[in-house]
Amino acid sequence: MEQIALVEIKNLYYSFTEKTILEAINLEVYQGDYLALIGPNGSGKTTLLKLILGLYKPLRGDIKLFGQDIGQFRDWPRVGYVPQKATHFDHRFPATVEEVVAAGRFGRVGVGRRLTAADKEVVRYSLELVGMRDNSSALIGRLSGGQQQRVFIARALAGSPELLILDEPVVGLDAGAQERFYSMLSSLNKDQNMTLITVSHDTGAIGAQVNKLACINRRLIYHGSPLDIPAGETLASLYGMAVRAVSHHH
Ligand SMILES: Nc1ncnc2c1ncn2[C@@H]1O[C@H](COP(=O)(O)OP(=O)(O)OP(=O)(O)O)[C@@H](O)[C@H]1O
Repeated sequence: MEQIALVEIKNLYYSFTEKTILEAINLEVYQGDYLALIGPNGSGKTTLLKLILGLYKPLRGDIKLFGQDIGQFRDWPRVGYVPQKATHFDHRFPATVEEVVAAGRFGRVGVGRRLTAADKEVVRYSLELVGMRDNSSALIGRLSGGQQQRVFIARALAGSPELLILDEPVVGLDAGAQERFYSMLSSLNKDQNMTLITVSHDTGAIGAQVNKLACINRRLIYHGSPLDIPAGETLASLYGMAVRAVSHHH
């Protein structure tokens, strides 16, 4: 049986006023995929994520989520989203880690409803998956940027999404924290079979972990496995970035 794509984009165009931001984009994401969206500043990565999330409407072309046209799609709890710069809480912010993550469960149970014991177990499990269970009673604002970012992932996971979309999750983290963060994402993908789409600037580190790469610069320059990038030279020159490094990771 043919697998249904979780995300299927056909001939997508988008522009802000006169300026074309995305052109003729075709992209598919399947269950279990870990896709990195890479490209220079201003190349349209965040815009593409926002189109997938239904926050912008395509100028032309089609987007399907879980096999359904995005205009009809209502099953948003199936999609988790961690926006850019979700972190940086003031250190006095009066919520604990557990409360922040529990807030992510309300997308499933309905705001104003009580969380059942099973919901609370999902919250605890989400914290465990990102390695933050021991910090559940800490105030969110007292954590490091990397720890806060993990909590935001846990909040998205608490909604039991089937697809998790992250926009530049490691910005502002030091090299060690970035590496730990990527290995956490990788284990979410491999051990939990979570489908991931993440925006990244860092082609080297992420290229070693993902099974699919989409290089965007208004158009889709490359879409496929990081291991199948041809000689690399062309991509590198198209981009002016070190895409070639990706193909040397195994
Ligand atoms: N709301 C908006 N109105 C008008 N132009 C916008 C808007 N949002 C983004 N743009 C423009 O669209 C282009 C693509 O922006 P986008 O944020 O998608 O790029 P990006 O690849 O995510 O960049 P970065 O890596 O810097 O985050 C940029 O030229 C940006 O200036």
